[in-house]
Amino acid sequence: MNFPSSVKIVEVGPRDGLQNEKQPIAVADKVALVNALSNAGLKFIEAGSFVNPKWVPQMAGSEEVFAGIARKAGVSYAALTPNMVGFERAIAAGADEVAIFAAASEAFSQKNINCSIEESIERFAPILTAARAQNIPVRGYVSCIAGCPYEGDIAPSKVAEVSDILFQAGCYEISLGDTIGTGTPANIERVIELTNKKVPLEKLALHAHDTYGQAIANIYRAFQMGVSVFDSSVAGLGGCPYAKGASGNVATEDVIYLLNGLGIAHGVDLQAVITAGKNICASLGRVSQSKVARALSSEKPGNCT
Ligand SMILES: CC(C)(COP(=O)([O-])OP(=O)([O-])OC[C@H]1O[C@@H](n2cnc3c(N)ncnc32)[C@H](O)[C@@H]1OP(=O)([O-])[O-])[C@@H](O)C(=O)NCCC(=O)NCCSC(=O)C[C@@](C)(O)CC(=O)[O-]
Repeated sequence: MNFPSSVKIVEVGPRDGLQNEKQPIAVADKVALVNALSNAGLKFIEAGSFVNPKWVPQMAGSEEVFAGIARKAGVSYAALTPNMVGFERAIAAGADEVAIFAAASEAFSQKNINCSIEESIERFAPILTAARAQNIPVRGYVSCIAGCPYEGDIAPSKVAEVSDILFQAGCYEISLGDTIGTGTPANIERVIELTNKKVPLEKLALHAHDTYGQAIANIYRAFQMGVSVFDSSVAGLGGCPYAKGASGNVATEDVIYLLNGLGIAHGVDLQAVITAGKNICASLGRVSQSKVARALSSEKPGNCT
């Protein structure tokens, strides 16, 4: 099988993972998580989000998170920015790169960022201009690539269309978000095929959620097709506040285990990520959603009594 020879893992736990938590999370816990992930060898970490704190209260302390982290050379600390207010906050906080986020579903766009897809593209334009002037890379998300919590199935052609617009506008990478995890290898394949007619494969990422247990299968299929960038979240933390029922992102530990099995270089210390996951789960009082972390942490592997 001709897989890409290396892989980029984008760790979204501190942002996508924590944004959906119900209980307050101390800035110190967020900072410790980001530091543990960079120490584990992760090179791209979404450390926060500069959205309206009234919409997503868990991301309100993102300035403090960026101020508190121990920056590691060679690590890119990214932030989500929905508009120019968010972009300016992110730059002031010292984000190395930003991400804008559109959707392939009109209803999701309205619920998530309070505007239509077209209006969102207009809002992103000044971010792209300002980012270019300041040499800040901009990543583009397209949510609901397989299904939408409000509209149901989404046409792959719509995903290709929105991806094309973001790529043409200057995003260096397009992350295809299976927001509610309804995708299966067959429809993820179709989405990638069509989107690849507009955006080169090496500029595409898959952002898989594991709601239906399909995330690793979807990543494997995308990887077979030549996609080499995968978003994941330590301990499988996450969900989306505007996608009811969306469970966590695919766990970083599970992606690393898959890559180890395939003999693909990734530069990340699995055990260190498991420890980072254990610590944040202890702070949150929740159980890791990573099957690999759970299997490797159990005292008697394979014992199912
Ligand atoms: C986009 C907005 C801001 C529009 O929200 P809006 O209410 O339409 O904004 P507005 O421009 O009308 O402004 C209203 C107020 O918000 C303030 N405001 C405006 N912008 C900001 C900002 N950046 N930071 C701080 N404050 C801000 C603004 O200053 C004003 O304050 P006021 O005058 O009333 O005092 C809002 O809808 C929002 O913040 N949405 C964020 C939703 C969100 O974060 N969703 C989760 C992330 S997306 C996701 O998880 C999917 C993804 C990426 O992971 C991929 C996948 O899985 O699919």
